[in-house]
Amino acid sequence: MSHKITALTVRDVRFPTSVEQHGSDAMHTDPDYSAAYVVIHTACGLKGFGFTFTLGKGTQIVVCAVEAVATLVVGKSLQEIVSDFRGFYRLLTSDGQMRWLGPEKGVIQLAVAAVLNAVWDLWARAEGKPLWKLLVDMDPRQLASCIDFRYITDALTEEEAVDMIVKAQEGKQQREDQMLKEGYPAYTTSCAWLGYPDQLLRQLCTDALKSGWTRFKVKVGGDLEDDVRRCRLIRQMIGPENTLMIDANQRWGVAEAISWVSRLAEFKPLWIEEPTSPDDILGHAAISKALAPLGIGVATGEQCHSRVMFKQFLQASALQFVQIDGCRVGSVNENLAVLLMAHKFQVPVCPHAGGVGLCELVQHLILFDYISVSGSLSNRMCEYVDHLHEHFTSPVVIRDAHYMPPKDPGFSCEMLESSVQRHQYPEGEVWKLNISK
Ligand SMILES: C[C@H](O)[C@@H](O)[C@@H](O)[C@H](O)C(=O)O
Ligand SMILES: [Mg+2]
Repeated sequence: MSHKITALTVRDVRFPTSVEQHGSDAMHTDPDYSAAYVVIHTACGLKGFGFTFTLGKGTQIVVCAVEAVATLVVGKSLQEIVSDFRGFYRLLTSDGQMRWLGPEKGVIQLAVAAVLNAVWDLWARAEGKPLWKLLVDMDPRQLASCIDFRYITDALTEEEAVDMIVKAQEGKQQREDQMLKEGYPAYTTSCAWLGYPDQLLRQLCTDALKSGWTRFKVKVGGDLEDDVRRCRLIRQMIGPENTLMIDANQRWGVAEAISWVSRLAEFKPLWIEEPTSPDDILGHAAISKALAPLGIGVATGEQCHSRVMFKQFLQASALQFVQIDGCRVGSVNENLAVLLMAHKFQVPVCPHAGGVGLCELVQHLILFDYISVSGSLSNRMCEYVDHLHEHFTSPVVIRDAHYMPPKDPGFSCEMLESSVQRHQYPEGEVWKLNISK
């Protein structure tokens, strides 16, 4: 079946998470987790669902960008798209007029991510497989053919990519069986958002320990003395054996990052995440170098907007943990490039998740990474945040602090229609009641 695409719809869906400070950090003090939510309709009735993640205001701008990109999609068939996926990615990202808005960054790339996520969802549904399995079963050449290698061949060529995937075929079946049995290791960020009072932090940390969590991320960067107190509290609660990470969400300049994190070194964080501007590659390199003797790595990627940026971070040894995101770069196509480059540079990938639906999406990519690319779990874990899963038709399944591989066909992007309607901005019931927003 060719699955001709007859329409693409996009809606502005927002959840009022800021009310209780869920998701708050040093730079985003009042995030309303939101999505530009896309549905692709086909002539045969099959649908593809996708989205990109936003923080509330501004979602309407992404919706406009999706509408602009949609003109390049409607009328094509799924077959046509996936038989030349690299060409289709180029079509979306290289339109002679629209690329001026990016290129391959900002609002236009978020829109491309939403649309391509829906196309991948449609493809996986058409094949009757969860997305991770579609990728795992795909021929290495076909996988590589989805990637646009423009601007990255100085770090990774198509031939090298194919060779790497071919090499990783060994042991693939065992790794898939292992994932189906044990799942992929996760860490939690749910205990320590910046806006949470200490009492709540204590409560959530106690609950998380009881549920088997062993890796915890704490938001820092607001006030140094608060950070010292909060990190001490968490470290005391989790003990010396469990893992602690800290996340500053771009709060500091380079020198300030080094001195602030040095002050928190006594709590033995594994990494400092986004210490400075997400675009400052050499700044991250300087911070990495300064913190290495303290045993603290630098993690970044949730606002790293393209494979070209990731390439440079890797080339400059500017990060020790690659944090891919399911919605920031150009969907699976661009993330495949990032996973392969990270493998070549031997830097572990620890995906960013949380928000609304980011866990649902990125679990597919990290499962693929383990089974078909890296074959390693060393120093690796996927972020987990315990919010808003109830709005999805195939929510993530966490068992003993591990992501259990999704079984339903698709990319786990579909939201319950009732949730979309209630949270649509500004006409949904939730927002009508919340006029002050
Ligand atoms: C505004 C958001 O909640 C961010 O704070 C969040 O994505 C965070 O950076 C994370 O790593 O989970
Ligand atoms: Mg972060």
